[in-house]
Amino acid sequence: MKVAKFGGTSVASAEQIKKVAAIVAEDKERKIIVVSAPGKRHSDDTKVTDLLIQLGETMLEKGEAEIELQEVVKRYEDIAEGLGLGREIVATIEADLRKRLEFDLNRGDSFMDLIKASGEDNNAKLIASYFQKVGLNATYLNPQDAGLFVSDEPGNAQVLSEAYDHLIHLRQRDEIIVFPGFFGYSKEGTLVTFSRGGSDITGSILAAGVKADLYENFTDVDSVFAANPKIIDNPVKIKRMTYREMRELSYAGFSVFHDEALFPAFRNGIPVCVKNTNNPSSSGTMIIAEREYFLNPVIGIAADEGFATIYVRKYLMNREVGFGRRLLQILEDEGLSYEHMPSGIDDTSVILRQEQLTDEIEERIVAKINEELCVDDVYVERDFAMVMIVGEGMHNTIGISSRATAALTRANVNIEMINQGSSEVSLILGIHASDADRTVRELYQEFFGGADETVQ
Ligand SMILES: Nc1ncnc2c1ncn2[C@@H]1O[C@H](COP(=O)(O)OP(=O)(O)O)[C@@H](O)[C@H]1O
Ligand SMILES: N[C@@H](CC(=O)OP(=O)(O)O)C(=O)O
Repeated sequence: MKVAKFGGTSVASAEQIKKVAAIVAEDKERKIIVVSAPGKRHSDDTKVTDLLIQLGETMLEKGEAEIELQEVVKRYEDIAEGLGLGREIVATIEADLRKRLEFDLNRGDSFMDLIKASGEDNNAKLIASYFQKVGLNATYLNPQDAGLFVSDEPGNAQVLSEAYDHLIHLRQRDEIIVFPGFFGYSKEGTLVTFSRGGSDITGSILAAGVKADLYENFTDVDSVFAANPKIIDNPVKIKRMTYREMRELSYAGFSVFHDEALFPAFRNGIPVCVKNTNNPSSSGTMIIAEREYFLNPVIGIAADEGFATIYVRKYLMNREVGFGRRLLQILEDEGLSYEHMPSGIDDTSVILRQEQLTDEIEERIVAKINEELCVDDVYVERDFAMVMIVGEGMHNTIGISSRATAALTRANVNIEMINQGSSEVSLILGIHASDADRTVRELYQEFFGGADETVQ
C-alpha cells in the first residue's frame, strides 16, 4: 500500500487535478491520497491558504470579509468548471466557508486554523468527487473521523501517539481515500493545523499509521536537487538521500519537503519518494535510512534567512555556574525557542528565529539579561542567514570546513558563526542574510562544480 501526497502546485487547477487522477489510476497500490489546498498556478499567483489567511484576518479586524470570501470561492469555481463538476460542489464549499466564519471570533487562533484548514478540506471534497466522476472508487475522509488526534497548539500541532491506534484501521478500507492535509483535531474536538507546508506531515503520519510500503510526495520538480533551483540553474539531482540529510536540508530551506514530516516515516522505516506530478515517469528522489556515499561526502547546500542573534559578554562567564541555564530561562519565560548557541570563554550568542522576537520582547529580554545576569554587554542583531552544508560522508572526510571557508573567502563573505558541533552530517555557517545567495552559489561551485547530473 502507498500513501501519495499531492502538494499545492499539483492541485492548483483543473488541469493539474486531471494529472493527479491519472497518477492515482495507474497504480492500485496508491490507496491513500493526501491533498493540499490549491497552490500557485504560476509564480505571481497567490496560494489559497494565503487567500484564506487574508480572509480570516479581515474578518477578525472588520467583522466582515465578503470580497476575500468571493476570491476564495472563485478559485474553487474555476477548478470545478474545468473538471466539469457543476455548481453544486461550489455551493457546498461556499456554504462551508460561511459556516466557518460564524465561529467564535474571540478564539482568534482557533478561528484562523479553522479558516486556513478549509483550503485542504474543501479541495479534498472536490477532488474526491472528481475521482468518482472519472470512475475511481474514491471517498473523502475527514481527519476527525479517521482519528488524527493532535496537540492543541494552533498553527503548530503535533500528532498524539494514540492517533496511530486509529489510523491503522484505514488499511482495511477497500476504496481510495482522499484525505485533506495540514490539520487534525484535538481530543476536545478543536480543529488544529500543523505549521505552514504541513500537508507533508499529514502524509507522513498516514504512511506511518497504515504502515505503508512507500510514502510518495508529489510536487512540481523532478527530484530534490543539491541546491535550491531558484538560486542555482539546473542543480544536480539527488537520487538517494537519508532521512537525516533531508531533515537537515529541509530545516535549512529546502522547502520541497517539510522538515517535521520526516520523523513519522523515519520511525517506522517507511521510504519516502519525492516525485513530479508533471513528469511522473521520472524516478524522483528516494529518502531512506542509509545510503552509500562514495561519490561526494556532501549531498546538498541550503540557506535559510530570518535569524537573529542575542550576543552576551561577561568576563569569567566560563566560571559562573548556571549562567547558561539562567540565560536560557529568560528566553523560556518569554516563550522563545532557540536554534543554536555557539559560545566562547567570556561570551555566548543565542541564535533564534527572529519572527518570534518582537521589539517589545527584545526590550524585555535585554533588560532582564542586564539585571539578572549583570553582563558586560548584551545586544541583538537581526537578519542573519544560516547556510548548511549537509552529507552523511562529511564526518569522516578531512577538509570540508577548509573548502567551505575558502569558498566564502572567494565570495568575500564574512562568517559570523561556524557550528560543526554535535551533528555528524552538517556544517552550519552563520552569515548576513544579504550574502546568502552568493554564498550558496560559491559553495555549490566548490562542492558540485562540474559534477554529473545526479548525486547519491
Ligand atoms: N533543493 C531543492 N530541491 C527541489 N526543490 C526545491 C529545493 N529547494 C527549494 N525547492 C523548491 O520547492 C518547490 C516545491 O515545494 P512546494 O512549493 O512546497 O511544492 P508543493 O506545492 O508540491 O507542496 C520547488 O518548486 C522548488 O522551487
Ligand atoms: N496549504 C498549506 C499546507 C501545505 O502543505 O501546502 P503545500 O503543499 O502547498 O506546501 C500551506 O500553504 O501551508
